[in-house]
Amino acid sequence: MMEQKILPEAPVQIEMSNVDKRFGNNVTAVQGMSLQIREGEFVSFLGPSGCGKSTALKMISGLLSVSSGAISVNGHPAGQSIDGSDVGYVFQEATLMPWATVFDNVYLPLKLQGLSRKEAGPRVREALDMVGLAKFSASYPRQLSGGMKMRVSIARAMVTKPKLLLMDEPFAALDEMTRFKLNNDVLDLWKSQGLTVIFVTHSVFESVYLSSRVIVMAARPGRVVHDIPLPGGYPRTGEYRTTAEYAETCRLVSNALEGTMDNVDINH
Ligand SMILES: Nc1ncnc2c1ncn2[C@@H]1O[C@H](COP(=O)(O)OP(=O)(O)OP(=O)(O)O)[C@@H](O)[C@H]1O
Repeated sequence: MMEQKILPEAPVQIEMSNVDKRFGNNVTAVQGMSLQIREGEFVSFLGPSGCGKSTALKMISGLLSVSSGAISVNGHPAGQSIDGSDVGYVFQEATLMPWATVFDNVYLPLKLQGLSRKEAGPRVREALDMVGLAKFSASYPRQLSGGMKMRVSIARAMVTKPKLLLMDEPFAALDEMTRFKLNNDVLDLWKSQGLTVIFVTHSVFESVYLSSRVIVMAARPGRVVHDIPLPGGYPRTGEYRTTAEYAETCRLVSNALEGTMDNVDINH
């Protein structure tokens, strides 16, 4: 298998400059976040509940506006690309339409772009193929397992062929074996589609398995406290989970994360 390397000189795809997000209830969800992410990176946002991971991801996608500072994505201010199709977003829940087939759920973003079912057909089938669900096109969400629903959600995010895939704790609700399998599938997608991925997670183990770089965040106010490039090369398979390098990297990242919890009160 080919090794995937992220070249340090790859172009910057996402630039966050001194970004703050304040909500009306006097919560500073994100403070002073500055970050550059290059094409082809696999970056995890890791941190305790409430440290602003999801808020940061939503601002990068354009779902939320910044209170101050600036974010540029693929050369445009966040959320202002020409048709929005260059960013794919996967939520924690699969958020499928229960009354629609797998095909129609994946077709939705193309429908919103004005493509007919017939025109969209080959792209929907290609996206379902990518996640191994080609045979389930006519099924309904209620007929699928949790892992399969999440695959449909990933296919829906990939159907517009985005350059950037944003994933907000997508596998938190799944059992461990399913999560491991989907972790490998996401790595395969990342490599085969030449994606940049930002992956929000609570899990040190998941972030170290997947990422080329981990951004550790702390709460109150939400902010970046560590930016850790990871040593492990790719491809990573299940065996990587048993290596000394993986254990050592998990320890390093875990220590960085623990350092953010010093001031956490127990009311949280
Ligand atoms: N729409 C909102 N209105 C008001 N406060 C919000 C809103 N969204 C988030 N917050 C607050 O902003 C802070 C950061 O929230 P965010 O969801 O980004 O954290 P997180 O790190 O993703 O947490 P979790 O891991 O629990 O999802 C929290 O204190 C949260 O309560």
